[in-house]
Amino acid sequence: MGSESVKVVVRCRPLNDRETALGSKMVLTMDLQRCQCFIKKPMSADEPPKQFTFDGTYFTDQTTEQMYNESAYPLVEGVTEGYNGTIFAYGQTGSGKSFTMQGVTEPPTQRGVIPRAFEHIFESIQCAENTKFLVRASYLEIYNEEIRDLLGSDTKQRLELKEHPERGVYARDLSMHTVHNVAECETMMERGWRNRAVAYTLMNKDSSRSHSIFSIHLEMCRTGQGIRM
Ligand SMILES: Nc1ncnc2c1ncn2[C@@H]1O[C@H](COP(=O)(O)OP(=O)(O)OP(=O)(O)O)[C@@H](O)[C@H]1O
Repeated sequence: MGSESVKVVVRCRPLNDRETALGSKMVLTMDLQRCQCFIKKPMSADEPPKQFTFDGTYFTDQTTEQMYNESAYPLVEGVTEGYNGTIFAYGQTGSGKSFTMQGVTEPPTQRGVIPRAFEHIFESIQCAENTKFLVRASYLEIYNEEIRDLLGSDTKQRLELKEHPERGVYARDLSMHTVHNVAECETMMERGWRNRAVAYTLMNKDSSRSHSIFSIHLEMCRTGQGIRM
């Protein structure tokens, strides 16, 4: 990865059972070396495919593990060094955002970006010398333009969006939870996940129907030197 502050990678999922039953054809091919995607319009042999270039390309047989190691690892590593980082999954319903971010437990190569980030952060904490850490997690949902705290005591309560001159935009009264290990982080993620607004769509039977933001706040303090990041 180079030094640009925003990277865009694309992931293509396999056709699902519904699409296969409908006789849908894959219209996308990728050149993984060049990070290029080609979209071919069906039944128009003469028309050249449309071509798009990204910072990373992941086709149907590539795993979240590969994607994390190449594209997310450097960003999370930056967080352990004191920088801010965001991984934002964007795509239409059923395209695989939850599969990539939350992931599945089996096979282990498809564990999600969020649990991998937990592991990454706690491994860095274990390796660090003369440093104390405070790790806190928050999880909010934006649904119908309303913000709700997925880990709050009242998950139905609407939170207000505020702006602080130094901290920037934030959700007032969003609860922050201290976590000590990967298992506690996973419990938070699963607890919040269960509180999300979920509904069936024609494209995805487990559609989340909302945007959600899981944040990990990391504070570091050099013991003896008192430097805080
Ligand atoms: N790379 C992949 N390999 C195999 N299956 C996948 C992959 N990506 C997604 N899927 C499957 O496709 C279906 C839809 O994925 P997912 O629920 O992650 O979509 P989404 O983008 O989060 O949808 P929504 O916005 O509606 O919540 C799920 O059954 C998921 O297991």
